[in-house]
Amino acid sequence: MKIDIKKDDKGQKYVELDVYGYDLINNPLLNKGRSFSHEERVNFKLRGIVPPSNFPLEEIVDKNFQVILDKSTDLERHIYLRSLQDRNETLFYALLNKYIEKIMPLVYTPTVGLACQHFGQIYRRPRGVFISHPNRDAIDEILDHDYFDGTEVIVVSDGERILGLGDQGAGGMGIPIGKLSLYTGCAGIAPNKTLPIILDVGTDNEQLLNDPLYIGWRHKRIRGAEYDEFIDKFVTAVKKRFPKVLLQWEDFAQPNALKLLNRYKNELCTFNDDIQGTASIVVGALLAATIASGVPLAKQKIIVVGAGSAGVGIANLILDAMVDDGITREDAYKAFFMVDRYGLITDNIESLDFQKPFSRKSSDIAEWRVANSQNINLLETVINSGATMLIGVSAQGGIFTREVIKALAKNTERPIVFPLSNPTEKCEANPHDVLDWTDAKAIVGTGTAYSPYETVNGPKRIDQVNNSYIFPGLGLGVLAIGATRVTDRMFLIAAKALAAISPVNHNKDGNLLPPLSEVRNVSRDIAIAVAEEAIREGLTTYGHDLNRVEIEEIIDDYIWEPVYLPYYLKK
Ligand SMILES: NC(=O)C1=CN([C@@H]2O[C@H](COP(=O)(O)OP(=O)(O)OC[C@H]3O[C@@H](n4cnc5c(N)ncnc54)[C@H](O)[C@@H]3O)[C@@H](O)[C@H]2O)C=CC1
Ligand SMILES: CC(=O)C(=O)O
Ligand SMILES: [Mg+2]
Repeated sequence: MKIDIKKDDKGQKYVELDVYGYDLINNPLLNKGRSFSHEERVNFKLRGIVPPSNFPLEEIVDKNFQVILDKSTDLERHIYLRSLQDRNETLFYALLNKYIEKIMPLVYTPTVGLACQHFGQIYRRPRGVFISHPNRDAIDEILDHDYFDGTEVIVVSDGERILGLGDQGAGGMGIPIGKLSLYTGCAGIAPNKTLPIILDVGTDNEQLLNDPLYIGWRHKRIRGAEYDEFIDKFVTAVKKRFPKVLLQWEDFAQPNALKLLNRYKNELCTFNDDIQGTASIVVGALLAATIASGVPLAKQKIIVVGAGSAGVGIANLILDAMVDDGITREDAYKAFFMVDRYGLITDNIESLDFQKPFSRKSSDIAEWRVANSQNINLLETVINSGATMLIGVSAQGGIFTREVIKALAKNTERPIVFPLSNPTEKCEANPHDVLDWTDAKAIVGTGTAYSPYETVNGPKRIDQVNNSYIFPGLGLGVLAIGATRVTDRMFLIAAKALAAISPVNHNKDGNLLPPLSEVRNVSRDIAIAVAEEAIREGLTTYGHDLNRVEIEEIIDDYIWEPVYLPYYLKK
């Protein structure tokens, strides 16, 4: 819904409303629980339906945090948090902001994976939009509700590749909800501006099809022309209803992810987070890691394990970063080795598609000592390539074995190891093991949150190399400055902005990424850099004469804080 936040003469923000009684307290965007003032209770007909006691927000935040700690499983904590969000968004986000390190893993990876798998059982209240294929001719009507009037950013999934958990059908809705929570929690995009959408095109997950509580359309996935037509109808309806919206594609399976991005990237303001957001966080963390390791980008040799959407997106953006550093594109390609399920990708493989530029020429590896040159495994690739870095986006838990990591550590003093697959059980290696196997020499980052690693100098945080460090800030910049498109260059700029504030700039043994407790500042820095880039590329109505201070003001003005603003009657 549209919520018009105004400022009085003294700069104090307030909201004017003509919503009363149950309509007010049942609206999670407006509800203040037990914290309505006396005046508000009188003006908005709340006396008697809100208990007479009045608690400040801060106190309620701490009480709720204690309730969450007392629960016995993370899924129960997730259920509680989601129902809190559906009841009172300001309170939910105040809690997320204050205790982000503890709350984020409960609303996002790893727990959100479990929530998607159990979506039918834990479903309580509607949130966002389910666009099912049988309703394909009613999309305009579905998006028409006044409640969606304020929408500025959509995260959409079709549920086919939820984290590394595969097809979760309509249960994949947990991901758009979780990602949008981070737009608000990590960057301050107002919750009324966010809309999660699941495109319910069926599921090929037999367990879900046989689950009496399955929430979606009980049908095999539609594919081919039928699927494409449906997506086209969806995009057409979105453009009509929300012409300026930022549309984020999330967790689509490989055959669709890049195809859809390429089809729509010049039609509206859109990006694919798994391809582009992931690439950006990896480049940001890698640039920081080169400071820690002392081995510059030009000297890194990189194995990407899992040549899918994320893997190829990552390789392409690292390549752009190398070219930006003055390396020729041709030389930059030589730094990469892609390993997929059938081993090292070489020009012997006929079915290559978007991976092709990264395939190795058979002649280049003719001297390699391998058991079968038609199927060169990861260990052989590590040994023969002299790799200095290993990136895992394969969704194959544990494939960075002790042997693989030990071999990598023989190639370089400080190997960079990023096992990025989510959730926890799909992670290519436990970061604590990687550190143990390398006498803590490895520079490690994982996709999912892990507990700190104990060192003689005390606990060291494990960096969470997850696109959640990028997309909220990028979205903030794009939305605040009114950019009409999201470009590849913006992701490189975002990565560099992140690397610029890495703790390693002050301490070579420090973390690659700032702690989550600082993520809102990180997002703000990324937003400023992205907004500047949008202006440079002529993608906004702002002119080149806008200076940095003015850009900062625009962004700060756009940021929403989870506080209870005073409500006054609409005149
Ligand atoms: N940390 C982060 O921010 C992000 C992490 N991811 C994670 O990356 C994983 C992959 O995501 P996508 O690239 O979108 O999926 P995808 O399905 O497009 O790609 C996965 C690739 O891994 C390959 N693969 C399967 N078994 C393999 C094996 N044994 N060895 C090597 N490769 C193998 C597949 O053939 C496929 O090409 C997921 O687990 C996801 O959670 C994805 C996006 C962001
Ligand atoms: C983090 C993320 O986007 C994924 O695992 O798919
Ligand atoms: Mg994703």
